[in-house]
Amino acid sequence: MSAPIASSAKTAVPSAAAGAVAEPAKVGIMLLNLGTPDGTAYKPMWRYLREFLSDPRVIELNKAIWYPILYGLVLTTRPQKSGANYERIWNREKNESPLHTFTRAQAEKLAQALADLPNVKVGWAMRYGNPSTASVAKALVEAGCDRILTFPLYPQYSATTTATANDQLFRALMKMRRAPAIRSVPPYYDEPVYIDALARSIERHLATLDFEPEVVLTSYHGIPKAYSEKGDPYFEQCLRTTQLLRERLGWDERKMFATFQSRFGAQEWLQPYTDKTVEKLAHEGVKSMAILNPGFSVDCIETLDEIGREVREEFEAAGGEKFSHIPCLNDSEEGMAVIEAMVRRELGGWV
Ligand SMILES: C=CC1=C(C)c2cc3[nH]c(cc4nc(cc5[nH]c(cc1n2)c(C)c5CCC(=O)O)C(CCC(=O)O)=C4C)c(C)c3C=C
Ligand SMILES: [Fe+2]
Ligand SMILES: [Fe+2]
Repeated sequence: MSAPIASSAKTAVPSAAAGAVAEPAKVGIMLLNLGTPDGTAYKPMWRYLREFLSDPRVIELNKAIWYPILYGLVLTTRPQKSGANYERIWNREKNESPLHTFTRAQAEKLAQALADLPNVKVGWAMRYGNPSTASVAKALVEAGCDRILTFPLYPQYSATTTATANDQLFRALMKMRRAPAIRSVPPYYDEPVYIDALARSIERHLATLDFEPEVVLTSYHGIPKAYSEKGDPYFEQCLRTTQLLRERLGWDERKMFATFQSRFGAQEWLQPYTDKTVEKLAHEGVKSMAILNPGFSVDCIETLDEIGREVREEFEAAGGEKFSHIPCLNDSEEGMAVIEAMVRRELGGWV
């Protein structure tokens, strides 16, 4: 795997050996995404799911209760089932998941876009799996970065995603004698540049279809309802994104509304559920629909397979006829405009 760091400066950067930095100090940018398995076979799937589902930010149950379920039930069955799903969307050319491919592409394009800023280096890392957050933080520090701007790639804040990404970086810094200064890009669920990028990507996609969808759903990854009730602002931020997007497009609440997908476990998750809503709409006579996933910065198993295949099949089985999945912003021009705008704003005073 090539080093997940790109320099916006044209010159090679010597390492800061033994802390003696003769070069001007550098700023590192770390794009942080969720993570993904290294392969679709049982072992890499098991490793990935174990790391993910052992995170107390994700599963808040007491370990004495959760671990027997995790090791005895979840990790004995889910690796095969999820591995088969990943197999369907796997990037065979690069032998990696789409989330990996798109996150790297975002980092490479960001480095190019920041070519006017000397001494800025762009890295990309995963909360779970590879490239690990610790390895990329270390590489940036060794390349002379004494300041790091982290960018958790989640427009809407959740403790289960944004907070745990930053936790993982600070965990890595705990092992450094000379740790860099840290800033973190805040959630951007209501930023005009993001809403505008979503609107333009929808318009661009709809123009390619041979039908005008009666309904365009915004489907977000869910979280347990209890997390929301305890103060996680994710639900409200998702609803606000959808409201702003609807207003920007001039649509009403029947044409576009928010739903929540990817339930895990038995407890209640945020509602309305995407699958149940799609089925209900089809039963009510809706024949054509499109779904986008504004909460995912890149396409992944949850968007490509769960929405693009499972939910599509459910819609069709319930009587729907025309269905389209609108791609995530990914490394598109619109998507990169959002990332670049947020980064430039948050670098203020540092470059
Ligand atoms: C975009 C925001 C996300 C939130 C919020 C989130 C919460 C959350 N997720 C799980 C369990 C799983 N999620 C899985 C995949 C997955 N989740 C997100 C994003 C959010 N998760 C992404 C981008 C992905 C895809 C990764 C990829 O490689 O493509 C999975 C693994 C896949 C599977 O086995 O189904 C699990 C498990 C929980 C429990 C949770 C909140 C508590
Ligand atoms: Fe998830
Ligand atoms: Fe899923």
